[in-house]
Amino acid sequence: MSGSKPYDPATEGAEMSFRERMSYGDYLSLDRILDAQNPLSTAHDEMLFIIQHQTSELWIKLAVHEMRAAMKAIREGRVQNAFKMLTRVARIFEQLNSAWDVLRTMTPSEYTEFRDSLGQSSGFQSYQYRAIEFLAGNRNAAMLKPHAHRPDVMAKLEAILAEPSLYDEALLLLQRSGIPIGAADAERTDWAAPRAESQDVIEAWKTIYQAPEKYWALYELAEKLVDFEDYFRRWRFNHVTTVERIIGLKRGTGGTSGVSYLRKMLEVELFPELWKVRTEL
Ligand code: HEM
Ligand SMILES: N[C@@H](CC(=O)c1ccccc1NC=O)C(=O)O
Repeated sequence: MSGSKPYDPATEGAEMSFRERMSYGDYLSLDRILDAQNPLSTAHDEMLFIIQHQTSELWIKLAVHEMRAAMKAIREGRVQNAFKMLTRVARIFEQLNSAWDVLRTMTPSEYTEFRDSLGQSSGFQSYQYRAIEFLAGNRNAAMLKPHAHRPDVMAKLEAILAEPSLYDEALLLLQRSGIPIGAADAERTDWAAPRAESQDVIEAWKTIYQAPEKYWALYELAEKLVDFEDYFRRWRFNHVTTVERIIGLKRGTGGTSGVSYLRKMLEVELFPELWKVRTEL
């Protein structure tokens, strides 16, 4: 091809005129998305930092969408549909986990160049991250406080807390399927309060894990939940390791102790009885 005229895809019909047609950029609102990177310093790596967070927030938006749909599907008895969505949520977290490799290329010296520009802002104030935690079942109303200045965000997070979580939906399905989960969970109405770990629920999962062929769909649901939490834990671990690598034991811009706060969060369990039951099998 060297020396020949460059190929013109219009000759095979590629549309080239978008004055009166919806284009790729129109459909995807690309001008708005690509105009939303506003570094506050002249540091080269601030663009990486901004794009890393923005892309994470976009993936988290999809995860929230899929989790809500999965919860609805479980509620409506379409558990196979829920599997598909929960698999997708786990894959999204796999994607977010790989993304840390890009951020890890930033050294402490490079981050220090623009860290002061971040003020008191922090991922601690990510309302979509909180939505994921609340939806999954980690109900801690203290995490609402940084959003008090945003009534719209507060209303969305409070609405999530007012409804059963993904784990609650799974437990209610067990109960409906004839596997008792105990009165505390079966008769629960205050969805915003953290639920207490329960031996009855461990027994319920044990029934399922001891006879997978009999309870195949519930067995598959249990494993989808464990998968989700497995990937979620890996995200937390990647975060704390990247943070230590970049800022050591410095206090966080959000005001927490930083790495030691994040280490404490590694202990939070979303679906505690699903982990406990393994010891008893
Ligand atoms: C240079 C990279 C990063 C550093 C140094 C860092 C540091 C921190 C620190 C110190 C905290 C504790 C809260 C505080 O006091 O600020 C935190 C929380 C958090 N960060 Fe990051 N972070 C980084 C990247 C990211 C990325 C890429 C995300 C993805 C969206 C993220 C999301 C979060 C979330 C959701 C929390 C709250 C965690 C919780 O409360 O359990 N961070 N981060
Ligand atoms: N908490 C971080 C700052 C930080 O990472 C951050 C700041 C603004 C927007 C997103 C952030 N990412 C995660 O916490 C720090 O203490 O350096």
